[in-house]
Amino acid sequence: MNNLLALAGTSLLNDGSTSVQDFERHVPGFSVLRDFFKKWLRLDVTTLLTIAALMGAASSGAQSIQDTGSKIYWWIVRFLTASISIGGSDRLNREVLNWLGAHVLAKKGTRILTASSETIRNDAWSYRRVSQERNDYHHEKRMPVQYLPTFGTTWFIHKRNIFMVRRILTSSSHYHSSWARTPDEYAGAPEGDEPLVVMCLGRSVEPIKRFLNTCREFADKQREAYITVRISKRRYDESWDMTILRPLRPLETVHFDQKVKEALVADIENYLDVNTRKFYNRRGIPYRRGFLLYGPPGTGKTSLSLALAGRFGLELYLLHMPSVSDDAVLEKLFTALPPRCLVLLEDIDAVGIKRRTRKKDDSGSDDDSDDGSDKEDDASDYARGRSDCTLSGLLNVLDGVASQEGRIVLMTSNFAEKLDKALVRPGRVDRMIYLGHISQRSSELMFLRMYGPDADGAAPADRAVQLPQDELQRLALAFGKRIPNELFTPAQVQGYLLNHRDSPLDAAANVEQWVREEVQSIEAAKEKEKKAAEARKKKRKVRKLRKAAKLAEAMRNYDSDEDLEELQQKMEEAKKKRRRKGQQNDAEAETEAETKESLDVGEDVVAAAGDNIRADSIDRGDDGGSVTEPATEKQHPLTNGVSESSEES
Ligand SMILES: Nc1ncnc2c1ncn2[C@@H]1O[C@H](COP(=O)(O)OP(=O)(O)OP(=O)(O)O)[C@@H](O)[C@H]1O
Repeated sequence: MNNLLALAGTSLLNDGSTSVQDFERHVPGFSVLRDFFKKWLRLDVTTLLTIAALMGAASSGAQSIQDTGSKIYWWIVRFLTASISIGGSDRLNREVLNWLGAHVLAKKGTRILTASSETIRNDAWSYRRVSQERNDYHHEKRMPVQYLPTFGTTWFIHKRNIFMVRRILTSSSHYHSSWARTPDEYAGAPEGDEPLVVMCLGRSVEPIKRFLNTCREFADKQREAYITVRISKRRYDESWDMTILRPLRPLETVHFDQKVKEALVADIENYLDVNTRKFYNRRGIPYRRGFLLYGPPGTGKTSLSLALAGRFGLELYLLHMPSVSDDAVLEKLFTALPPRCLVLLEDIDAVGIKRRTRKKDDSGSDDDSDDGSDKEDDASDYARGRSDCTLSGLLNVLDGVASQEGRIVLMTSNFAEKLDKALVRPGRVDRMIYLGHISQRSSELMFLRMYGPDADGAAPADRAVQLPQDELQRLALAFGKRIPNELFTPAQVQGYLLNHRDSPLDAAANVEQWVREEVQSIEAAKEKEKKAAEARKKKRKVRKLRKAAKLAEAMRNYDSDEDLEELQQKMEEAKKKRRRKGQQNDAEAETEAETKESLDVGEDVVAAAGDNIRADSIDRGDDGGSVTEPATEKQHPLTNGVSESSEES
């Protein structure tokens, strides 16, 4: 066939005159075929073959030019450039792309770009559902479109060096591209996690390093007005894979005790000082600092953390403890922390990190007779949802052998009194900061902040009233005085002021009425809570009495020392069994507490009964009989007790 095409090519060049005989010689029966085509189809086969031959030659010529071109390209890349590769998930990757976006693409008028706005994950394509048009596309709350380089190479000159940044296709998009034989740039949109190769003409990597620093500085500058909050997106994620930029929040906008605030700032300033690090290192003290911010909800724990991150220019790594799946994930996240940062562990009380068993001495005494808040609190823990992180897992990341040094850990809790002592000991929590209800002075400051001019002196356009400063001061003072001291949370007062955002006059005029209503609803809530607590207490008492009575009833049938010993032994065994079971999971731990309580009661009764037996003065059939349902047949007391408590659990 190749011979045939070559011959066709020669024939075209020789004007077709001499070549028919040549064809005849190489391809027997050619003249018959030619006559057939000529007669019946009116086509000249020789010409057709010649054109096909020329096209083939052109294509293979182009191919070989392309091959030579790419050989030259790789030869240049290999011998005349230096390069640095950056992984797809590295932050530097994004920073380089951002720099390119701002400095190269915008100026050069690049023709081929990639655009990204927001990722939508819905099942509109699912065959089962009818796709739904999103109606928020036309609103201004859409994410701005971001343009970045696509795959392939972007060339530019930076500080008199020629750079090339190549965005490498990931395997999935590569498959489609090679299949369709489409150039990289058109093959598919980058997913955002493609590696980059930064190349520079020349044989030194120094210009690239300088360029990468430029990209980082540019990113830092862009972030200056923001706090970078890094979070772990999904429950089983082991990386800080989501970055949110939050506007800086000045520390002055978080109102709480001024002295405490100053001490806290001084503490962190001192900790971050270079000399402090040396001091710690020389003395072999782990260089870590931990703070616990505690207080009722809405008192500014999260706001303070954000403000501190902004004040010290640190990135905030935020971890909502109930959403951390287990210790291994927690450890991986801590291992991935940079040396200097703020870590915010939110709601550490709401996860299963308390000791599994409550020590008797923790409660101080038999607290059965008090309001039972412990158990109710535990129940509310379940309602809030615990993560599978354990206390030891948390302690390990805070100051275990593997824990990193240099970071500041802020923990927040609404129930600091419930935290394990091991967690709040110095070294893990070095300072506890209470953020409580708002004072009159803070209410006044909040009023001023809400209605005062902005930091740049400009009055926000959407405000109807902009009062003179002295008038505002006067109103703020009056407002503060009308807010009861330390009764409302700052969030409550802020909420009220936001409802009167356009008019400080209205806010000041209506505050008395609002306070009255709020106080009423607080009192109503308190009353409700009191009643609920009483009902719980009553229920617990009845339950306890029933158990005690059942045991007492059982004791009446066992009046020898041997019986008593057997009873005690069996109770002990049941107790151990239940404890083992109780350690298996949190829910069972709760059961254990319940059972333990019943056994404690049982033990007391047994002990008392034992004394009575020994003293031969057991009083049968009075008290116990009056509260116990009569035992119809002789039952083993332990069986009775066990089934009772496990049913309840
Ligand atoms: N001390 C405060 N000073 C100024 N604003 C506050 C203060 N406390 C709360 N706020 C405001 O109330 C809202 C809720 O505050 P924030 O989330 O910081 O409270 P929190 O104590 O972390 O609450 P939770 O315990 O429920 O997480 C925020 O909008 C914040 O601006």
